[in-house]
Amino acid sequence: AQSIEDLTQNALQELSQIDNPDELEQWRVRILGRRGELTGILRGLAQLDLEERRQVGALGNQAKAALEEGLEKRGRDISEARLAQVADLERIDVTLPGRPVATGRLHPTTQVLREITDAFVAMGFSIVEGPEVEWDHYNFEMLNIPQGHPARDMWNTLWVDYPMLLRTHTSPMQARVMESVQPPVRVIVPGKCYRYEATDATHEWHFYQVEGLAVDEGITFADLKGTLYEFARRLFGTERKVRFRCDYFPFVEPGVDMSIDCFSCSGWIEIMGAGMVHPRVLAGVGYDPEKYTGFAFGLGPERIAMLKYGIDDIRHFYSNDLRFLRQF
Ligand SMILES: CNC(=O)COc1cccc(Nc2cc(Cl)ccn2)c1
Repeated sequence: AQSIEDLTQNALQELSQIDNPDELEQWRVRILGRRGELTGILRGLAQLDLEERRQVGALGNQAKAALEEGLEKRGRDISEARLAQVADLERIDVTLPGRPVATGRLHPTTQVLREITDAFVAMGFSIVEGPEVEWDHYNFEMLNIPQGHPARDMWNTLWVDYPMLLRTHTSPMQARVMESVQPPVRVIVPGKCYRYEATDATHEWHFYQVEGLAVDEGITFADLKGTLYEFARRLFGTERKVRFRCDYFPFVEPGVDMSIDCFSCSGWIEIMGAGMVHPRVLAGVGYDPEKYTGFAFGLGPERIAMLKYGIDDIRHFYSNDLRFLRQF
């Protein structure tokens, strides 16, 4: 009887020290298991006489019940403690704001290119694209810039392998269009261009250009002004005013540049160049300059974006800095 008492006290004492399910299971096997200490004592009952067996048997059952109850309670305490601990660690605060979903975005150049081309598509122009690697023939000669002409100095050219080059503007594609279709022509050519220039805040060696061309019978300078005025208002707001001033490009005559009134200051901001297609260019593509006239224009989308968004350095566009790109 004493040994049952001692065993029970010791076992309950040990139980109160156990704080994890594995030790608890080891305790259960050692005390209450088929070969456990208590089970061993109760098996020894057979040697006792009737009276003693009844006494010790009752004691044994009480001890077994107490130990099993202790085991049950300890098990509950351990799992509650563990749950409380986990709950603290893995608690989800449902009132927290959701995580923002990272969305992709179009490059600022692409956004402006789309705005520009949309404006002209709405006015009846079609979009065509052409090769970035070009021949001197289309990039210069077809545009009234013959070999050795000083006008070539307006473009620092990147030669792939003379007379093959990286186009310095998108005009060669305009020439390609004209030599392949008869008027009326109304096309917009967006695309990448290249110049052999030191890069600085306003010059990149690779950049985009958008050029337009309209050739038909009876096109006048008024059509040029009206079309570009409408374009400026679509892009920079209907309250915009425009100003045309004389400018020289070898492929047009007369040539102009167009400025808009500054929205935040009292000055004029040049946004593009244009002019009436030079008769030599028309003749060069097989059009009759006596029958057909046309206007053409060109602009730089990065420059437009810089004006529109107040960007101070063109090199931001292609330096792949997400701090810049994420703003668009
Ligand atoms: C960034 N570009 C500018 O400042 C000015 O670009 C311009 C100006 C005037 C005309 C053209 N293009 C053109 C094309 C042909 Cl095929 C015939 C005549 N002209 C581009």
